[in-house]
Amino acid sequence: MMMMKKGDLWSNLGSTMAAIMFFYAMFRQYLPPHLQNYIFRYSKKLSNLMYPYIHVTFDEFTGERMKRSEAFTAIHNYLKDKSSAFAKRLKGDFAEDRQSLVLSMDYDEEVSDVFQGVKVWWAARKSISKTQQFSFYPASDEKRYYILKFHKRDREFITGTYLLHVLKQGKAIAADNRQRKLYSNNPSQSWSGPGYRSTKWSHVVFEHPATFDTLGMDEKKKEEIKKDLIKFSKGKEYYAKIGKAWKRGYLLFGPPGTGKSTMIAAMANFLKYDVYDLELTTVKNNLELRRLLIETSNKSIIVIEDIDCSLDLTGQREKKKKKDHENEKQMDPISKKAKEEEKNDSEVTLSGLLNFIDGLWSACGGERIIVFTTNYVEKLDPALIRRGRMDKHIEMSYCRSEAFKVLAKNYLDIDSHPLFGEIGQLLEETNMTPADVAENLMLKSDDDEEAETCLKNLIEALKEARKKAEKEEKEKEESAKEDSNEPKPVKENRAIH
Ligand SMILES: Nc1ncnc2c1ncn2[C@@H]1O[C@H](COP(=O)(O)OP(=O)(O)OP(=O)(O)O)[C@@H](O)[C@H]1O
Ligand SMILES: [Mg+2]
Repeated sequence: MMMMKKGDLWSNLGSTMAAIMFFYAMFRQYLPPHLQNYIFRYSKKLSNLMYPYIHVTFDEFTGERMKRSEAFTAIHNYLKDKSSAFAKRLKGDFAEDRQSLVLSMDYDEEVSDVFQGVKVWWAARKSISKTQQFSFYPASDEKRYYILKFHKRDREFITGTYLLHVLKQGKAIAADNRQRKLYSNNPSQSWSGPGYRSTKWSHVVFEHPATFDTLGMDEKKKEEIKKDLIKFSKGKEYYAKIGKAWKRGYLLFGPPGTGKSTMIAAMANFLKYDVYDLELTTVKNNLELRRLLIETSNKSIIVIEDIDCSLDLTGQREKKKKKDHENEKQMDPISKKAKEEEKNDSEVTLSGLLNFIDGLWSACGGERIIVFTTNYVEKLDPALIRRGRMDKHIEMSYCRSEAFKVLAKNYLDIDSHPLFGEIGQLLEETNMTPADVAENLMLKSDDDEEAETCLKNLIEALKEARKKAEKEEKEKEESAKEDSNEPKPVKENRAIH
């Protein structure tokens, strides 16, 4: 598509025209006025004829406040690949991850680009202000810019279609290369004043390796989720059209070790979103919750793990409630009323969370996914899981044969093996989590023989698990029988942990 071309005929003609104009300017005072006008008009016509190109400049900094221009950044990203492939003089720098190098075209270098059959030329330029004085520090009044050159017959296409394409592509490349972050909320005691965004959330670089390819689950289900995510991420116009906030809620449920957290990482990697891991137990009240959620950025997944435990206000909060109640009894009516009003905002409640998901948050930004996970879907408040609130319910289940094949490919790098049949059969009869299956597939050395040993170990583990499950089933049946024969007089009251 692209060709690098240095020095071209039109540029030379352009220079010739410039020389003619220069001589005209020097000697025009010796010419009569009517001749001056005549020469001026026709030389302009001639120059347009000989040099039919248009130049557009894109400065790095624009406006009164000298903000870095978004267009410049997008163009820079757009040209990166093209420059490194076709420019002859390049400059290199560290990428954002500081692990790799990125190359871009050097100043005064030019590359061409062809889009829908139309050719344009891009050049990188740098100018340094003449007033600059000698300094050991990098030039502060250095001006960097790109120049786009195209034929005047393509004006409409370039200004209408091509530049939009460049901006869109440039932004997409930036989003692709962006280093993503994993945020966790800090306890409110360590938040600084209201203006400090960064202290509410701490972040590290998000580098989880999970992808949908490495996630062991039913292929059809996986594809459905991927499709859903793509539809969501491309749905800006759609959500605006139907008048709904650009957000989507997922509820992931299933026993421990079935891949709920892994699925979240795979989603984040798939969409290239940041992840906000919201620990609700350190959030004191709905107000704090609101503040935290307001400070999440676009293109992010907000995760509340184990939602059944997070909103279960047991332990300290229960004790505090009791104590407060006793204190309130002794209060005068006015203080009591004030206390009651304050109480509405004094703890994280389900309604606080839901209000945010539904209302306030919707008004303050878009492109956010919220994911709740739980081991016990049946324990959740119906208000939380009703459709519309959580748009998609995804069950992460025990490992079956299809998920096993993905794990075998990941862990042992094998697509098939004579033992797969037996393992598939055992997995249908036994409930084993993908985490436990994966544990058995971990290679301890590079020995080729070991893959088979791993599979045999897995068969043993599965048989063992099946035996255990059968034994437990039997014991249950027997105790049920005993229960029905001689009912216990007092019911045992056990705490659930
Ligand atoms: N479906 C899966 N596909 C691939 N690997 C999995 C899957 N499920 C679990 N694993 C492996 O098991 C480990 C534990 O899984 P994960 O933390 O995602 O489970 P979880 O469902 O979030 O468990 P919990 O309910 O305890 O939080 C992961 O590190 C991953 O390697
Ligand atoms: Mg988890």
